[in-house]
Amino acid sequence: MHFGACSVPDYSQDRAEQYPRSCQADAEKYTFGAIAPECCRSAPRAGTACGVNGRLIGVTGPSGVGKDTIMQGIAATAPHFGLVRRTITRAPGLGGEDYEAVSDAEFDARRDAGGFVVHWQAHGLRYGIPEATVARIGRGEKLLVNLSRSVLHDVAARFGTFTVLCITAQPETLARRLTGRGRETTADIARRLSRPTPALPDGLAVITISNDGAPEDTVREALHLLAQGSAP
Ligand SMILES: Nc1ncnc2c1ncn2[C@@H]1O[C@H](COP(=O)(O)OP(=O)(O)OP(=O)(O)O)[C@@H](O)[C@H]1O
Ligand SMILES: O=P(O)(O)OC[C@H]1O[C@H](OP(=O)(O)O)[C@H](O)[C@@H]1O
Repeated sequence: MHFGACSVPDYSQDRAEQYPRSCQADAEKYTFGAIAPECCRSAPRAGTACGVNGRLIGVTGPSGVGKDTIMQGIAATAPHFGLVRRTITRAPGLGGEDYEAVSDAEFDARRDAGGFVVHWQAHGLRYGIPEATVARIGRGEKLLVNLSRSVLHDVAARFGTFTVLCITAQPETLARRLTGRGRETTADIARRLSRPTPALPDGLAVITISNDGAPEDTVREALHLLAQGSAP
């Protein structure tokens, strides 16, 4: 899959000069974050992280829906978006995403030392979001992170500016993609497909987008909605 760096008009103003002249005309109009996040227009809530333009975008949806594919597409198309590297008790090098593979013992040690903003279990694995993410957002980075729907409430409490990008697809699409990816066994895939869909917590800014079509189309639509600065 190829995501051209200039296929959508969404460029941060401070990096606009790095793009071809044909893209610069749109840079100011579509500057991501031109609408100041709510927490930056008023005093940040105590204990939350918020840089001047820092923003965390939690990407959620069922296994195989394309969260990592779309996150990588967004970051490739609009490089002012970065990705959070998750810590996972998964064997190394299985692909799909750039993750830090750790043992259960190492995961416990990191958690006990306060090394994770949030952590959760799913599919027989444990996942942690590095605490360093808070400082990155505080420095003004715009980061995408693949999150379990079960931790959205806790993440929202830590980050003043938090948007959920909820990706959906038809059940038959999920089955086809998980089989095609080939990372899990047939039994694992059946378990993933039968996993109940947790409800999203109330009160969050949620952008819902279908990924049944081409990934390039999903990326373009996601960037368009994110650039609006709020859920539709
Ligand atoms: N729009 C799309 N069209 C075709 N194939 C896609 C599309 N989006 C993702 N895929 C493919 O579907 C498979 C699953 O995608 P991906 O790993 O990104 O899903 P995920 O939601 O991150 O899954 P998980 O939660 O299990 O990590 C991959 O093989 C990916 O290449
Ligand atoms: O169903 P919920 O709890 O929302 O998501 C659970 C987890 O499932 C997936 O795991 P993986 O990346 O396929 O190992 C997602 O990345 C997420 O972390």
